[in-house]
Amino acid sequence: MLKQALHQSHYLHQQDWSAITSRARIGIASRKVWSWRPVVSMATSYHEDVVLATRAVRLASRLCQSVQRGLLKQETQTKADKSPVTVADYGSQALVSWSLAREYPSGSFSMVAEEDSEDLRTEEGAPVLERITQLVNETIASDATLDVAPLSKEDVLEAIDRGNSEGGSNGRHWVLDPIDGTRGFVRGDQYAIALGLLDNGKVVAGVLGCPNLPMESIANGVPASSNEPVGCLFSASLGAGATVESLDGSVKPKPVHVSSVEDTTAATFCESYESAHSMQDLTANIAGVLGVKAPPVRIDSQAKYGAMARGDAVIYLRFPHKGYREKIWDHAAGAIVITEAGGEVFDAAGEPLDFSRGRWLDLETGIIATNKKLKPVVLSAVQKCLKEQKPSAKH
Ligand SMILES: Nc1ncnc2c1ncn2[C@@H]1O[C@H](COP(=O)(O)OS(=O)(=O)O)[C@@H](OP(=O)(O)O)[C@H]1O
Ligand SMILES: [Mg+2]
Ligand SMILES: [Mg+2]
Ligand SMILES: [Mg+2]
Repeated sequence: MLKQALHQSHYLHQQDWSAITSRARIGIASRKVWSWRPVVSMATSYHEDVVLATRAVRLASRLCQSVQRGLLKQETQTKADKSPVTVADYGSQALVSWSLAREYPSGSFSMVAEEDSEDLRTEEGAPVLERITQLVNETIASDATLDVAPLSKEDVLEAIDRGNSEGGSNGRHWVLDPIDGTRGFVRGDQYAIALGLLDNGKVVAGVLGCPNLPMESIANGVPASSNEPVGCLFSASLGAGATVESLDGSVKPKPVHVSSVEDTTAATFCESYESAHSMQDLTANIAGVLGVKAPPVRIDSQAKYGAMARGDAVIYLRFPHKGYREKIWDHAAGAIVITEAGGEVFDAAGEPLDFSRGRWLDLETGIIATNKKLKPVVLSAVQKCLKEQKPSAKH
């Protein structure tokens, strides 16, 4: 029952983040403090933060991959019990949080993350917490570079709740979506572990782990087979560009750039796989106005931003149904990967996304990404179609 409830909470229920007041503190001693800087300056390098983020995302990716494999096997053997998804969301958040926080002096670490431990602290949550703790410890033990004592259940709960920061325009805050694209994860499709870093309200670094995204282009759909590995890790930091490498480390980082296509009739666009997440009739209209001929590339999660950053698609269109509020963890890492790859991410007013307002993004209808050359023409098509749009039936 709890598993079902926890599972449903991922789909149906937005947490009231303002109600979260606990300030969990980590008891793990800091080993080394990397680049602890209070303000953004042009000279600031976030390379060391990217190194930490990459390590954390790789660790969490391993847990997610293992749970997804089990989930798929289980689905073919029994009826779909989707509880492992919840286990993976929590486990991923615990691992990223634990991995990052041990590098900071106690009390100085701040993270805005999607999940919290409320349900796990109930009596019904006990077996789920047990399983998460087991998965977290198995993942840590499988990493030869980590020689640490196993985490207790309380350590895991604290690690999860370290994501309770409100973020904002002051100081440094990590921003985490432990599994972005939960529905894709359940289906066995695309998902991402998305980790960004805010410094005084600006996204300054981001890492996207995309375990099911092939290193080969998906411009023509996900290739059925490929000589290149499956599993990408995109990273970016302010002024340093964006790179892709394989998640398993077999392909070293190489720079990525957004597509340089300037003719919209030759452009492709990507959008959410789930029609509930974006008005696909509106995006079809926009594509029509632009003369885009190719069908949309529909994939789950911020894997879209990664794919776009390396030119697999030229335009990303996202128009949630009326009333939906975007959260910062759904875009922070992806946005910097795109901007550092030479693209732009903006709302329907043409403004860049503002990550300094707390856990939510306040924006003018929709999120659009494309290259700098195409921005004006795409924006004008978006504004034209929004003006002509009939009121949305879905709320
Ligand atoms: N109604 C609605 N409208 C818009 N967006 C929504 C909506 N509901 C959820 N979400 C958020 O979408 C996140 C998944 O990203 P995508 O929409 O890019 O993926 S998908 O292709 O639709 O699967 C997804 O992230 P995760 O919860 O981390 O999976 C949600 O934050
Ligand atoms: Mg979710
Ligand atoms: Mg998400
Ligand atoms: Mg998520």
